[in-house]
Amino acid sequence: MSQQHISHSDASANATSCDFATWARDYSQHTNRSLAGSRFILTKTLNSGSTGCAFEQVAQEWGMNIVQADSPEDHNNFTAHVESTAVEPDLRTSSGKQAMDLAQQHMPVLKKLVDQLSHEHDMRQLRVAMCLILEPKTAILARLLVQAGAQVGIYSGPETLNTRVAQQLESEGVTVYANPAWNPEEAKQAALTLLDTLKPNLIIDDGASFARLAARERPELAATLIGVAEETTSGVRAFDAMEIDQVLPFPVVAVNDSLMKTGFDNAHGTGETCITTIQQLLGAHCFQDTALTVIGFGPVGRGFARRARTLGAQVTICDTDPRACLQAVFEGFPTRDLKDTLPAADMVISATGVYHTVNLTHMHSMRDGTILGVIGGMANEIALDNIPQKCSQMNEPVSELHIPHGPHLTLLAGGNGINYTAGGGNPIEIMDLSFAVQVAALKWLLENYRTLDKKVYRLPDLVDQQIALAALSSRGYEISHSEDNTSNNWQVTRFDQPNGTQY
Ligand SMILES: NC(=O)c1ccc[n+]([C@@H]2O[C@H](COP(=O)([O-])OP(=O)(O)OC[C@H]3O[C@@H](n4cnc5c(N)ncnc54)[C@H](O)[C@@H]3O)[C@@H](O)[C@H]2O)c1
Repeated sequence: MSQQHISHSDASANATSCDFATWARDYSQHTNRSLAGSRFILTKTLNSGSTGCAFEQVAQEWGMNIVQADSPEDHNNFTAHVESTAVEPDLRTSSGKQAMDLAQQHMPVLKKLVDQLSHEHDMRQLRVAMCLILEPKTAILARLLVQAGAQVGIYSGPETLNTRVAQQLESEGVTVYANPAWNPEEAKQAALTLLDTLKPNLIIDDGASFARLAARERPELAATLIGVAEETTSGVRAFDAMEIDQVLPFPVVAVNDSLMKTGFDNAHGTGETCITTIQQLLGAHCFQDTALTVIGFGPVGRGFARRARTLGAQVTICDTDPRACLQAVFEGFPTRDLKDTLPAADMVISATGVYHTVNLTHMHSMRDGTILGVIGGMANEIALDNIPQKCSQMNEPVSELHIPHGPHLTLLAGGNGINYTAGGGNPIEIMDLSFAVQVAALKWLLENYRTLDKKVYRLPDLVDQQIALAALSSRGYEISHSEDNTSNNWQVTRFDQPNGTQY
């Protein structure tokens, strides 16, 4: 069962007693472990009095399962006996091998899915090209596939590369195409070299750029490509559009659309790690009394907005879809037109994954010092391509953005996704689920490709359920079994009750 100890000293490493904001930032950024869905033991010190109560309430809002210190709850190899964040190695400064080994300890579901795949298929036939952020969790996906016998090549963009992990992966037999010094043309040539050298029969993509490059510049590869597994919302949108235009040259599995991906990665992990990364950049209490505009109320925007509110932000939601706005209203958030919120906003965060969500006119209407960032995933989600002379420090996690004839804004992570550019990315336990879905997608493609069309497919519900079961059991939880399940029996109506009961 995934359990961690929180003592009074943990929570107050640098802060006043029972300061959830500081504790959450330190724990999340230090370990890259998931707060949501994990079990935490709360010591009596922290749990007593009103401050302990407040900590517990906020923790539960963040999806943490809190148990008492003397609770008989199970301990298992997920249990991290963490008396303070300092006890666990800091993933940010660990060697590549140490970081990967730490991550792998908390990714049992992925391991189980790779084992299943390798029992049922000859892995030596697989040539898998991956285009993912290169950090410890993605490295475990590559490591496990290689250990099972597949040939794996990985491409990573210069802005999302952990060089220590890249070196470790290469030493384990993965071909890595990644270099932080590449310019855009060099990065593209490296991606093409990976395609030319590996000639992949499976692609794992994140954002659809790699597979679209293959479709455009190496169309001959489509003949031997079994299919593509796509990780994220914006990538699936691109493939859906290609299918509509009848130019999709291979089958695609929308990994993103599985509940076991979006319901955890987008809904929990992204919000959690974007909040704690912003705290890391701006201070643990940066959300307190902040007028925060969140643009986009999909799973990512919602997970972020809810957590920011618990830390004291006054959140306004802007979404172009009235259904999303109504959902926000039902969760207690005001909704407004974006242009009306901007002049008074202290912080503006885009969670849409849509090009030019924040355009130049929007930026002109902001005040000096407004903090601007992206938690979605699209290049130029903030229209930085419309600002020729941006600033000299664009690669810094926090930089000043000079809008021509307008305000000086504070830009986070150079306008790229905050959690993976300036932090460690989504938590380990969350990526365990997302990558389990990726492996399930590879297996499904291998078993079905002969009958597939050049379309975007969603995995069957049963696949999601099997992954959820594995995740539950690795944490020591159970599901309920119904012995007398009549839910699919259409013949039973209210009029067939023996005692005449109507309902
Ligand atoms: N940073 C990460 O680690 C991470 C993880 C998962 C997903 N993502 C990315 O986050 C983005 C959002 O994901 P999601 O699952 O919430 O997507 P979604 O499509 O479910 O939600 C996006 C919302 O934004 C709204 N929207 C679109 N354009 C808008 C505009 N111009 N103004 C206002 N609202 C607008 C849509 O109506 C929708 O409600 C995607 O690009 C996804 O790929 C990032």
